[in-house]
Order: sequence, then structure tokens, then C-alpha cells
Amino acid sequence: MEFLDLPPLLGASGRVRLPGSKSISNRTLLLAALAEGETDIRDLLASDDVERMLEALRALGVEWTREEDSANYRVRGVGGAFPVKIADLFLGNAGTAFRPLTAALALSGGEYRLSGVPRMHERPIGDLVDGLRQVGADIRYTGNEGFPPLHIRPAQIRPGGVVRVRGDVSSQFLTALLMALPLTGVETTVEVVGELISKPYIGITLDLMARFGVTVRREGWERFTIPGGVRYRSPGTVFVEGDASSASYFLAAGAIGGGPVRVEGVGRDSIQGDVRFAEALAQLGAHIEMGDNWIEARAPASGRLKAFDLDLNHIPDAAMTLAVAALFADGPCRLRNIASWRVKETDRIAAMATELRKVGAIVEEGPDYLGVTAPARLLPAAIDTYDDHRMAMCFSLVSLGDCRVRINDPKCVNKTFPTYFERFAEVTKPVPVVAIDGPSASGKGTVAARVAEALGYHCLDSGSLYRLVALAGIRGGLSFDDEAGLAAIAATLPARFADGRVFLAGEDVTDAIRSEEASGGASKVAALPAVRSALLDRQRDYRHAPGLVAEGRDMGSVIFPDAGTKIFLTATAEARAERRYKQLIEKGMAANMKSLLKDLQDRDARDAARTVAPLQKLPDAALLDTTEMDVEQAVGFVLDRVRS
Ligand SMILES: Nc1ncnc2c1ncn2[C@@H]1O[C@H](COP(=O)(O)OP(=O)(O)O)[C@@H](O)[C@H]1O
Ligand SMILES: Nc1ccn([C@@H]2O[C@H](COP(=O)(O)OP(=O)(O)O)[C@@H](O)[C@H]2O)c(=O)n1
Repeated sequence: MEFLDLPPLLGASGRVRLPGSKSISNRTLLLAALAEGETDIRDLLASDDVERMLEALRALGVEWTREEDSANYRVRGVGGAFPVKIADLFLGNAGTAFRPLTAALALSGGEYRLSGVPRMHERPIGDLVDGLRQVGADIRYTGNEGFPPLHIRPAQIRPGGVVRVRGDVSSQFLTALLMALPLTGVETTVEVVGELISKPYIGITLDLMARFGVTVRREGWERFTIPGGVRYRSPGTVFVEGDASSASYFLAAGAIGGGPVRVEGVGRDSIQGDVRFAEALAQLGAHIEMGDNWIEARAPASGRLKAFDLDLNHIPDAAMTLAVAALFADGPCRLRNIASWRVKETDRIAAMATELRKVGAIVEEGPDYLGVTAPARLLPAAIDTYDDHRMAMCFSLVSLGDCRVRINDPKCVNKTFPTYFERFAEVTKPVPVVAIDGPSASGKGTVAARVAEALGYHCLDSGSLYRLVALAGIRGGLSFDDEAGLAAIAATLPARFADGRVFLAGEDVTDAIRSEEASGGASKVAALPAVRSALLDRQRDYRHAPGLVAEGRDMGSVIFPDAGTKIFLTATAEARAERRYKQLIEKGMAANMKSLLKDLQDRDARDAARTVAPLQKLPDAALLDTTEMDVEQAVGFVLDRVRS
């Protein structure tokens, strides 16, 4: 499984140009295809769901072109029903393509098969099919009753009168009917049965239909009348707004991570309901500012979001972002009226509950609500994303809690926002790491401690972890080639560091891990891949605000490859042996220069020769040879690099 590791972040600020709205992109494409005339579409979203729509339109005989490498498209409308009368369409997991195309094709007098990925075949479509059958459409389920895939056949369409459609499962059924019915040319009224959910999405549909020349008469949110004798006509050029749901992650990042974060592409003038996410954030105490085409969010003065209890029916997609924002609130939070989450890309209520628990939250899951109480401290976790782009994007925010997070299958964001993680990285600041690697007795420990003190950072002496494993192994009677046994020790090592002392299961072993036996053993256990991987997360967990200085052999190459400062600290073997000799004598320990030099050379050789994480200077590390330097100069060199 592919994954993406996000480091703990210090905060967020900056600007993001949003990708085009998925809802507007796919609706506009379909309307442009059905319209008379050519439509220039600017800033179309580049994503999987839009690709599915573009492919389907081409298969249905609609000509479109893309201005080279741009987000600008020209669609030549067919002025009514699709010219291709037999087609087999694969629509992935794109609900915004599947539902409206079903309706338009059902009224097009052809024979069409529509299918998608397995999850698409679990997402209900029965209410839409029932609505279309009322005007005579011939639609059959070729899998399970009520679900895709579908087989549409030519039928005698009897438009007019009243079509009833349920509005309480997905508003996309109503959207699909509204967009398709003008094809009949006969006045038809659509009546919504049950409370219509996600009303703002219907707002987008009506707005875009009006731009293409068809004005629907709306009575409340219950009755919609499509006039007779109307046709879609190209408005010439359509600009696709930025995606308001995608904006939610960045606005939340600003509200949680200090800010300000400004999103460009949506604002006061937006037709998308999800811009109201900004109001919800304001209720949580965030500072929000809005222009015609931008929104900006900053953290509350207190620094922490307020607990909330909100009905989120009007912003079902952006509401997911609030579930993760609840991890940063000052009390228990409740998200209400979100039943539609259960029939989206995945069962989002269940998925959200499972993953929020992984980071330590207390979660109460109801049929149409979630209760979320933040833990005192977020736990690092590997987040499963269920092939749901929003799960992946939401959980990136965990990293703002001074907590690393792994996002499994991060490419699922391709559905709506292929460059999400790049944009996220641009407006966030990772907790800095200074990685100092080098051979034995080069001065890593001394320099690292001094640099950490000067910067107020935490410090990691990674070598002591290998020494502890070796010591625990010796005491447990294990041989140094017992990889599984030593890895098990490493995985649960009861080590503690306090006041410059090292403890193993409560016992002070500061001197014991420096013994010749433990030192030699350390470089032997360190060559075992299973031991190294058992210590990987443990080392990464030292990274906390305001920063970390980490020293060892593979800090810059393996443990913190994204470290902002990487130093390879070294000195001649003779100089290092001499330093070690002095160190031991000062501590009142016995030492022999010759055997020290030999021991150190042996250890260096083992460290450099091993296959996993060998000791080496990588091109991205600065070489610092201290043979002729004192500690002061070495520390000064590192601090200069950090500050430059
Ligand atoms: N230029 C120098 N840089 C760092 N340490 C030095 C330098 N010159 C002498 N030393 C001494 O070398 C000894 C070994 O340093 P240490 O930090 O234990 O190395 P390491 O962690 O790389 O094994 C320490 O007593 C340190 O004071
Ligand atoms: N990041 C690290 C740190 C130490 N080690 C191993 O652990 C041993 C002891 O590390 P250390 O940093 O305490 O050693 P010295 O440099 O103090 O001699 C080294 O010889 C390496 O074999 C490692 O493999 N990777």
C-alpha cells in the first residue's frame, strides 16, 4: 500500500489558488454538451471525476477540445439528445457524472450501459430511476435492484405532469432530473418527496441551468417546474469557480495552525453552498474575512477552537473537515444531520469514527450524527482513506496537532484535487529537524546537545537506543544475531531519558550502555533490519515543536529525510580516538588508546558496510570535519547553517 508521511507541523499560513469546483465542472460540461452552440469553459477542474465525464461525453459523440496544457476547454454542444445511440460507459466512482448522465441518457432514445467501480455499485440510484420511469424511461438494473450498473433502452417518453422524486437520500437525483427534463421540451414539474437534503447543491444546479438559458420555477424546496419549449443555449464562456469543499481544508488549517491562510477562487460571490463552511468556522471562533473571490481564516485569539454542536445538512462535504477540526476544539463536539455521509464514496460516518479513534479521540457514532471529543494529546497513526479523497484531505490536518500522521493511499485525492498535498505543504511549516550524522566520537552528541540548547529544541541521541537494545539483549542472554528476539526488545524497549540520564526499566544505565560490550553490541544489533525498523517510529516521535536536533548515523538519510538542516560531522580516526580516550579518562574509566582506535575503526567499518542505513555522507548533507576545530567552532558552524 502506498502511503504519505506528514511530519508534525508548526503552523499554517499563506495563499492557495483552488482547483475548479467538481460540482460546477461536471454540471457545466453536461449542460455545454446538451446546449446549442459552443461553450468555452475556463478553469475546469483536472481530476478523475471530471475525466470520467469528459470521456463519457466523447463516447456519446460530443466534440470537445482542450487548449494545450491548460484548464480551458471548448465544448461543441449537440443541441439536444446525444448523437451516439449505443454506448457502454464506465464512470468510475463519479456520482456527479453517473446520476446526471443516467437521466440525460434515459431521455435520449438510445441504448446505453452505465457502470462504475465496485463502490459506485453500492451507492443507491433507485430513487432517480423511479423518477425517470414516471416519464416512461426504460431502465434496468443489471446487478442489484436499486443500484448501478444500469441498462437503458429506447423508450416512449411521456413528459409533462408531475414527477415525484425522493430528496432525502441524495440531492443528486433531483439535480439529474432537473438538468435532463428540458430535453423533453414539455413543461414538467418535479415534486420532492421527503425533506430535501444538501439544498445548496440544488442551488448550483439551478444557477447553472439559468446561465444556459433554462430558468426553473421553484416553490420552496418542494416543487420545481421546468418550462416547456426551452432549450439549453451556450452562454459563450463559463468560468468555473474554485472548489469550495476543497477550500475547507485550507481554511481549517488557518483556523487551527495560526493563519492567515487565504484561498483564492471562491468568496462572497460564490454559488457553492460549501462557502458557508467559513461561517461554521467563525462559530468555532476562527477569524474569517471574505472578498468577492477569496476567503481567509485565522486562529481564534485564544489559539484554540470552540467546541460546537451544529446541524451540517447544508454543507455535507465540507462538514467532514469539521469532524477533524473537532480534534482541536476545547470540548466535546457534535456534528448533526449528516446521514448522507453513509452513501458517499464510502460510509463516511463509520470511516470517520474509526480513523478519529486511531488518533485518540473519543467518538460516538449515530445513524446521522457523530460526537467527537479530542484527546489531551493526538496519537500518531496510519489513516486508512477508503478510496475517499475527503478522508485523505481531512486527516492531513492532524499534523497541525504537533503530531505526525501517515495517510494511506494518498492518491485517492486525484478524484477532485490531484495536487492537494503539494498545496498543503506550501502553506504549512513542518517542525524543523537538524540532523547530525557521523562516525563514532566525531562529536555528534556534544554538538547536538549544544545546538539544541541554543535553539531551545528537543534532542535525540539515537545511538543510545541501539546501545539500550544491545544491553537489554546481553542481559536477556540473547545472541547478537537473534534478529527476531532483538527486534522484539526494540519494539517494546522500556527506555526513559531524563536529566541527561538514561533508564532501562527504571534502572539508571547511563554508564552501562557506554561499556565496551554494549558499544560493540550496539553496532551489531544496528545492522539488523528488523531492529532498525522497530526503532523507526520511536525516533520520529521525538519530533515536536519547536524543533528537534537528532544525531546518529541515519538521521538525515532515513529517519528524517525531510530535515531542513543536515550535517555530516567527522574527524580523522586518530583525532576521534584521542577524544574518546580523554572522555573516558575524565570519567575515571580505564582506557587504552590503541584498542580504542581499533574498536572505533571496527565499528565505523561495520556501520559503513551494513546494507540497511549505512553510515555515509549523502550529497544533501554539509560536511563538517572537526579534526582541527574545537567544540565552539563546530557548534557555530551548525547554528549558521540552521539560521541561514
Ligand atoms: N570539534 C569538536 N567537536 C565536537 N566534539 C569535540 C570536538 N573536539 C573535541 N570534542 C570532544 O569529543 C568527545 C566525543 O564527542 P561525542 O559527542 O561523545 O561524540 P559522538 O556522539 O559522535 O560519539 C567529546 O568529549 C567532545 O567534547
Ligand atoms: N542512528 C544511528 C545511531 C547509532 N547507530 C549504531 O549505534 C552505535 C552506537 O551509536 P552512538 O552514536 O552511541 O555511538 P558513538 O558515536 O557515541 O560511538 C553505532 O556504532 C551504530 O552502529 C546506528 O546504527 N544508527
